Amino acid sequence: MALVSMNEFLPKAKANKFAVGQFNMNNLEFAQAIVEAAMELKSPFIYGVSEGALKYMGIEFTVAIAEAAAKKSGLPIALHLDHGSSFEVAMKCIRAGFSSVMFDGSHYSFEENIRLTKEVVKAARAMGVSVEGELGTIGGVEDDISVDEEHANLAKPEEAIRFYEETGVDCLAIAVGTAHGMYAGEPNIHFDIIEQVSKAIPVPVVLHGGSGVPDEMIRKSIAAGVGKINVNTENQVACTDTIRAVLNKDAKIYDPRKYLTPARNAMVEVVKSKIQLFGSSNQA
Ligand SMILES: O=C(O)C[C@@H](O)[C@H](O)C(=O)COP(=O)(O)O
Ligand SMILES: [Zn+2]
Repeated sequence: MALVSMNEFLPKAKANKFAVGQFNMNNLEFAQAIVEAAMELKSPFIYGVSEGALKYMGIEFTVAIAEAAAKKSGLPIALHLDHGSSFEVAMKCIRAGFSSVMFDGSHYSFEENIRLTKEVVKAARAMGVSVEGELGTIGGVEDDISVDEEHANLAKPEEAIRFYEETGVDCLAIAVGTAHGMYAGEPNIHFDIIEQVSKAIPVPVVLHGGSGVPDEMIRKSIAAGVGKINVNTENQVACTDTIRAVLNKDAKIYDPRKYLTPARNAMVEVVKSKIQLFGSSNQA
């Protein structure tokens, strides 16, 4: 199967109240772990790739790995630019074979965010590529850029609704109290904002900062209208903790397969638990 746009599964997710996971790809082992978990549970999923990860992996390798996963698995998989910062980077990804892009204009003024997002939607739609927009500022560290809690501001429902109406994005990330990275305590998620926005627009709300959110809050978010949830940090922690433990146990290891295999297995377990929690098993 070829890579698909998020519109292959997000409308169904919204209608049937489940969420599709965006799991970020940082290297080959992440990609393999994610598709292995999804194959076992017959789930659609999204490979998220940040600009930093793109620089690290190279755009050709990234697309080739995602296409290989789609072909091998037969699952509906979207390859999605995560937090794209410009029209140019979004177009570069689409030309290279991405089936979906996020334009994150949350650092611009509201009107400028609308204007720029509309341009991306117009170009992407002509090529059958789905688009995610973002409103409000999500806290935490994203791709090495840190936004402290003080500067993380929640999305205003009336603005989110107008943003959707003017841009026509396929899903909308709104800041509702989650943050990138791990939480010191528990997040304070504003379910009322999710519900108000979700009821007024036909596309799903996206929850960034999905790592470390307690299961009950995830279930409540999905019930309120979240249809896409992003997870990266929990896989990074599982991968690195496993490698650290293996090397601490045996300092003589030099074959990367000896520590990357258990690291990959640890990520399979993380992704499987998220797919089950999000309710996307058997939705492929
Ligand atoms: O940091 C990245 O490279 C990806 C994230 O921004 C992703 O979009 C996301 O929201 C993941 O959240 P987290 O796993 O809770 O950090
Ligand atoms: Zn994010």
